[in-house]
Amino acid sequence: MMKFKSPPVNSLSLDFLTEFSISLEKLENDRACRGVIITSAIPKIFSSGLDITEMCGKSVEHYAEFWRAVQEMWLRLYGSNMVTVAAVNGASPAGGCLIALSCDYRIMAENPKFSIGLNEAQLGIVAPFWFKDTFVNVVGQRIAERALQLGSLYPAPEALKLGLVDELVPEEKLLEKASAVMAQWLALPDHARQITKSMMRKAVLDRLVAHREEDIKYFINFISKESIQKSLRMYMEMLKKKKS
Ligand SMILES: CCCCCCCC/C=C\C=C\CC(=O)SCCNC(=O)CCNC(=O)[C@H](O)C(C)(C)COP(=O)(O)OP(=O)(O)OC[C@H]1O[C@@H](n2cnc3c(N)ncnc32)[C@H](O)[C@@H]1OP(=O)(O)O
Repeated sequence: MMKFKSPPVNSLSLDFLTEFSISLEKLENDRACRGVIITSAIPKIFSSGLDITEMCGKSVEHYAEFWRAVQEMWLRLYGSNMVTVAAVNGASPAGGCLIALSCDYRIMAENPKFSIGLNEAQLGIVAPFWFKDTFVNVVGQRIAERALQLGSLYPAPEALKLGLVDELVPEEKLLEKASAVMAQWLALPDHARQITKSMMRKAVLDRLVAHREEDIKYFINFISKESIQKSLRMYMEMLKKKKS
């Protein structure tokens, strides 16, 4: 089991992403490890998504390093040979949602206050093509088109209806259920399951691998625009004001 613990809200900073990727690599190379349950140690928060401060007022070199780390995390998780189960025990916007979507199975706590989705459009930014591809592979084209254009965050019951998560359980039963699902998936021979998983995900993974440097350039170009920087600053201010 991997438990995110980066207070206050498990934002995906460069350090967090690097550590996450290294941990995934270690587990991947450990023949005794056939599956991983991903959850959070922070109450009410799975992950608040990419750390916005990493994308504000930084150098081009920093943006490149950060984006490469985001790509690396996704390539490792989405392309993992292990069985991956997300036990979503709190809010899961944007990059947090991407992590859940990249797993093989998603179980969410049945709390309508917890929401999940790719809300990038609400921040005035665009979900990259591989976030979009991952989303489409889970919920299908029509639901993804609407959800991404509106940048919708869905409360747990709605997320279940759309197929964004596979099931809801009472919060106290989340890890028990995740373990049961893991046991069910691990009962199959690894080889057949791994080849099938790879067959289903290969096209989407290959697309980023083939365009990785181009994608970094797009990101830098996009995030460096003054209008985008302004949107992100205003969003951060709004988050801070919400408290007071
Ligand atoms: C042409 C094509 C080009 C393509 C280019 C591609 C470009 C793509 C670029 C970017 C993609 C980004 C994807 C993302 O993941 S962006 C992040 C989106 N995340 C969010 O919108 C979530 C924002 N946060 C929240 O909604 C809440 O914080 C929540 C997670 C629900 C928790 O709420 P609560 O418990 O009430 O906590 P607070 O809101 O008070 O937050 C506590 C402190 O944490 C700070 N915070 C929150 N989220 C983030 C974040 N994502 N990054 C950095 N910091 C964050 C918040 O400001 C509080 O700070 P402080 O205590 O100092 O006030």
